[in-house]
Amino acid sequence: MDVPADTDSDSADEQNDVLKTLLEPEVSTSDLVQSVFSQVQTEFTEWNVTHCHQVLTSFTAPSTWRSRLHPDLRSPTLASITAIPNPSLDARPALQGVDFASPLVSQEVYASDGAVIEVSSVKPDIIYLTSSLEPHPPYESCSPLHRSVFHGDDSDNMNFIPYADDNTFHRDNHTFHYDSFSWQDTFDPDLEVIVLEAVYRLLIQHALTHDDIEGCNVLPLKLRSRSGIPGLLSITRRRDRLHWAGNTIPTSYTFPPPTWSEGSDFGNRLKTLNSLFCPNLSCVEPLCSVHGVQYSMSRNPMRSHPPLSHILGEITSPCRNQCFMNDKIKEASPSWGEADLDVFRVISEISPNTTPCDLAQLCLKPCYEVILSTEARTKVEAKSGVLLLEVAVLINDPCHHTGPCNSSTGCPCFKNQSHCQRHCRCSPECIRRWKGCHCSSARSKWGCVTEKCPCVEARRECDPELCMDCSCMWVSPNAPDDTPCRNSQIQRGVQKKLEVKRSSWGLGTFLVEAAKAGDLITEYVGEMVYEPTVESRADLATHRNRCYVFGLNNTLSLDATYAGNLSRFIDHSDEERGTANSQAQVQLVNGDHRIGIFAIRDMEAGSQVLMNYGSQFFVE
Ligand SMILES: C[S@@+](CC[C@H](N)C(=O)[O-])C[C@H]1O[C@@H](n2cnc3c(N)ncnc32)[C@H](O)[C@@H]1O
Repeated sequence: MDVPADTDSDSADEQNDVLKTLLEPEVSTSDLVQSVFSQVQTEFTEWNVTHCHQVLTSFTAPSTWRSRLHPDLRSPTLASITAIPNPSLDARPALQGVDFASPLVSQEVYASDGAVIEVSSVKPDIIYLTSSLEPHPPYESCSPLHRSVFHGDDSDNMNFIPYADDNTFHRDNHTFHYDSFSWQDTFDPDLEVIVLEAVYRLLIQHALTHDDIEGCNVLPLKLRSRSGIPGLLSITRRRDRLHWAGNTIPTSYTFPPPTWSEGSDFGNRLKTLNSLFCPNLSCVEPLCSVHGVQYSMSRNPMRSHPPLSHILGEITSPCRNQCFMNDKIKEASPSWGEADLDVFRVISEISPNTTPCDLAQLCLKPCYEVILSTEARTKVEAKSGVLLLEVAVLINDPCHHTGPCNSSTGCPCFKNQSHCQRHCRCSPECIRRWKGCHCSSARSKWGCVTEKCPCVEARRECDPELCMDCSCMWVSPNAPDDTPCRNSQIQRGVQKKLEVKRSSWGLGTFLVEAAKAGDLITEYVGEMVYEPTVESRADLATHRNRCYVFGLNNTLSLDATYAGNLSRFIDHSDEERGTANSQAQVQLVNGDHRIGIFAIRDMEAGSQVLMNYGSQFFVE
């Protein structure tokens, strides 16, 4: 009979398993992760050496590249043409001896195995070009921009040595601005492939969880995203996978989003999401490159928890969600889970002014429970004595604090002696806020033109949210005769058509259409960079004898060398050289400093735009 025999073998197997487990040393999760990672690393390195060798060899064999062509192109009629150099009567020495009177082009026809099966020659018609096509002088490439972008500082890594073949460039001095070469410590894309394969094997073959893998801190890359830095698993959803020999990840496999046992994932996800949107309230664009890290919410050190009494003072009537203001407040502590507490902590950290009534809605909890948690939190914080960091106030840094904008609250606008901005977080009634103007286009031809307009006087463009009488935002289609406010040209983007042509100093900017005195010709845009970057880039500017930097203040400049618009080609002129017909004006436009180039007299179409660079430009 089979049954007892099977039972015997089953129990024998079980015994063997138990024995095996007892004899095998227990492998810790860290050791397992380390060994799988090392194994994949070895496999990848072996594959990589062979693969690179194959690719390099393929460059040397004429038949190999042909086999990579589309099958339709692998016909025996494929030809290679060897052209005899175009002669020039100024006969460069290297070409002497070539019979330029009867040049020939030889044509070889290959079989699919690479053998030459036919050689013929053709006598081409030659058109001699004289000096009409002179090479354009070398220029640096420049990405087109329509708004200035915040760049901050260049990396401390040098991508390559500029002008390496030009002995007149002082490259030793230039390298002092950098710490290392890019290849020395930039990220390695192979590492992503290796870690990903290791993670897959650990998840599928060894049944580990994301927490197990991340928790032992062995892998050189993090799986989970942290406050704005994407983790490996989110990166892999955005890039193609490499097909390599050791890969076991099926093409159709998608890595599941990591599920983390700890409760703070909500905070991390919110911070990551937060960092995608510009916190400048006049902007709020996703992935904004204009305001950059200047306004990063996650590092705003001004945020603090206001006293509970202050928040409660703002509540005038009870909410409908078992409000703490009703007498029925239960004294028992709320029994909240870790996830509930996480949501509560994160929301009250991000928005410390939120009232318990609003928090209750966001946390999906009764209001009276929220106030008990708030009181508990306030007590803990009072004990730990949280310190506020002091930071240097950046240009236009919006204020964000509780209480009035004065010395008692350390308001940065008060310290700066500036008005509170549109995107400051103080109340709309704050007395420091700019109030706009009341100029009416009906009263004068252009409305806000002279310094009688407080906005013009303060070098601010009119603000469509404050200046209600001057049509500064747009001209209504229902009232097309409305004259748009003259002091809002930059924000409305009413620029002149321009072209770039040769000028006396390289290239220059020319008007395609006429401009009237006071018209905005264009906006000077570029990368906003800090002083160390201006200095490191200055060596290159000096060497090429072209500089595109516009100083904004002691710390920040606008550089149009690598990103800009046609305004970067505007040349300099002053009374001695000819007359400048335009001038640059820094204006505060809805909270941002922007540089408009305005016509200072009427200009005809075709005229070159010239402005005075100022007394320091050529001195430095
Ligand atoms: C902002 S760029 C102007 C565009 C520049 N012409 C070009 O080809 O890129 C400034 C540079 O132009 C040159 N430049 C402009 N106006 C000049 C002038 N009046 N005299 C001498 N050089 C001038 C200088 O080399 C200066 O560094």
